[in-house]
Amino acid sequence: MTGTPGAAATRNGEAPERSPPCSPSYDLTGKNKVVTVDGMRVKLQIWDTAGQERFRSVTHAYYRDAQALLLLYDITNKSSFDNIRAWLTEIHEYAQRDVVIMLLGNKADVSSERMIRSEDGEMLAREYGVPFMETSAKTGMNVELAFLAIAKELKYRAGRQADEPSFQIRDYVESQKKRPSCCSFL
Ligand SMILES: Nc1nc2c(ncn2[C@@H]2O[C@H](COP(=O)(O)OP(=O)(O)OP(=O)(O)O)[C@@H](O)[C@H]2O)c(=O)[nH]1
Repeated sequence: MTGTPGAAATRNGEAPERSPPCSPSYDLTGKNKVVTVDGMRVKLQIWDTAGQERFRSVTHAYYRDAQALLLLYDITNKSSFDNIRAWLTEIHEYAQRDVVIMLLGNKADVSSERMIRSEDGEMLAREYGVPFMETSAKTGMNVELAFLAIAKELKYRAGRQADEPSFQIRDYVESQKKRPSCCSFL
């Protein structure tokens, strides 16, 4: 999941499977997921694209029809962060024009090996106008929130009522996200 987008779309899917014992406790990109938003079940079908080493061979068809893209980098790996701009350019060119994009800085639990400051993730996200948070697939920090925010946005778009207050995904994420409790050396 280094510098790669995971694509989420509302499609019929099955409940998420359990992770094998040695993998991180929370799956950020893989399988299907059902999220309950205001009493309504939103089904997300999720794909994990190839990693950065296969960057150039990733087919655009992979995310062309996606309704949402989770762009992940690894906070302990600078090149994964540096790849994000290239992905955003690709997405701008090939993805749906109204695709929901979220930037995630994963491995927030390994603060001792941090190479990318939270502020750098925030700045990049601001530059592209996308919501941002740091996550940990190991501890689960902000993982459910990432899916919930995407599901809320997709539900809002699908069934917007005239009298319904507008949903702002960036504001929602900012108000709900948890920050890593320990400061890094950077
Ligand atoms: N500590 C920690 N380790 C993690 C976290 N997320 C993933 N890992 C570990 O990082 C390694 C790589 O995880 P993957 O999910 O295979 O990464 P990937 O980039 O998707 O791999 P490719 O699909 O080949 O690109 C594995 O050993 C995971 O257990 C996290 O949030 N915290």
